[in-house]
Amino acid sequence: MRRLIKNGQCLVDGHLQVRDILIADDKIEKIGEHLTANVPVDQIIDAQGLFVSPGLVDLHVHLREPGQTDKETVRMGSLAAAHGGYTTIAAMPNVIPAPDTPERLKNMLALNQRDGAVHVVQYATITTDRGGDELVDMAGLKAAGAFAFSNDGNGVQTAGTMYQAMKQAAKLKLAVVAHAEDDSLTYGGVMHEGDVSKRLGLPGIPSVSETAQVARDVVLAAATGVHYHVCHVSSAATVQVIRAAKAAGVHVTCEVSPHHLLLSDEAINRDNAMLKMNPPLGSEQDRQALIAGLLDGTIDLIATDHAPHTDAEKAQSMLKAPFGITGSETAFAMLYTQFVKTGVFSLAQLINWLAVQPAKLFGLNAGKLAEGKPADITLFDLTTPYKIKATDFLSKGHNSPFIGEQVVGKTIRTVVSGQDAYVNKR
Ligand SMILES: NC(=O)N[C@@H](CC(=O)O)C(=O)O
Ligand SMILES: [Zn+2]
Ligand SMILES: [Zn+2]
Repeated sequence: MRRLIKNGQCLVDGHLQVRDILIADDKIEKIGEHLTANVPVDQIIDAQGLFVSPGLVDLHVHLREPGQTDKETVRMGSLAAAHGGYTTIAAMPNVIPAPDTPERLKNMLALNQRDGAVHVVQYATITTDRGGDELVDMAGLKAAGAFAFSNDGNGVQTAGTMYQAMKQAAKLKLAVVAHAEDDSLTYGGVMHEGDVSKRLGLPGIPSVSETAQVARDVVLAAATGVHYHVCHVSSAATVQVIRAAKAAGVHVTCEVSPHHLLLSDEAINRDNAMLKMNPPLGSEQDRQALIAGLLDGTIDLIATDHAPHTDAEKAQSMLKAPFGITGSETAFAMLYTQFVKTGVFSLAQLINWLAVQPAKLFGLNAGKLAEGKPADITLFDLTTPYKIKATDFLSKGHNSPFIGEQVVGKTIRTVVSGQDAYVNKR
């Protein structure tokens, strides 16, 4: 099967240029100008006026299956990813049961393979059931196909446990991907501790709960040589710790989520669970530090932390509702609209953080449009405005604070291994 994506705008050395892309089965066969004349094809896809991007890569999603399929499933979560322009996603292990044994991991890989609309790679846990201090069989999990190790949803509370995990992961050459949160510093908070939490009378989470654990971990990472990746960095002080660690040569990388770039706690003007997530939205100064961190290379990439919950759960007060918001279907358009249209980021930078870097830093064969590479390609409309609507979401979760936003950057088509994973019916 040969398909030709014609007359799209591709990033070439950081600038948009008209290119044709010829797909043969699951690979990109050729990229060039005016490819039609000499090649027979089965289908021509008119990409005139559209941005043709490498399929986006999301290192942080929650698919909730097995165990919480009322919130999300592999099928719907991966379709949501395709709708957002993602062609590869990495699924977090806070499911029930958690992938903490080779057998459980293999079951999840089979499910991801069967139901995934995009490529789905799978994190294994660091400790049994993501709690306590009993390390998983890391070698066995690697052999079974683990992408990396993470206890996301919770921090690893004991330094000694993290140290042993890092030593083994270093030997296995897999990353330790950390949800950094010291439980002794969170005080049952539901939002960032600061002026806004005080004004609203809601219990606050001090940002030191994140920073202190990252500071501990970069020391352990330096000692073990592991690839240590920090999830959803949210505070200025954490950015500073990572900046210093990188300068000292520690193998540390990190991600920021779209919502921490787009919103601060100042957006919380009432008890609103749509703005409750972990880590919480920081101060405006934190938000500015995250943007600066991306721009100076301290922050390596953007990952959504797509965390669907049921409508009923998120209709509750911030005191009761679970932490987390969805992100797969809004990330590109929100970031493009808020940061590229306004000149804060270039389109090439945004694609670097959403596709190129996540693939490169984790050794995924993705994130790049080139001859011989997998045909994982997304077509975006960068000009027609549209409104983000919950009824357009393919995710089972509707818990997004971006519903109602007017944006540009609509996904028109998402191609995974040469096949359509999502097509917008314009
Ligand atoms: N981010 C969140 O607020 N929630 C995530 C867990 C996590 O990413 O830590 C979830 O699984 O719901
Ligand atoms: Zn987390
Ligand atoms: Zn998460």
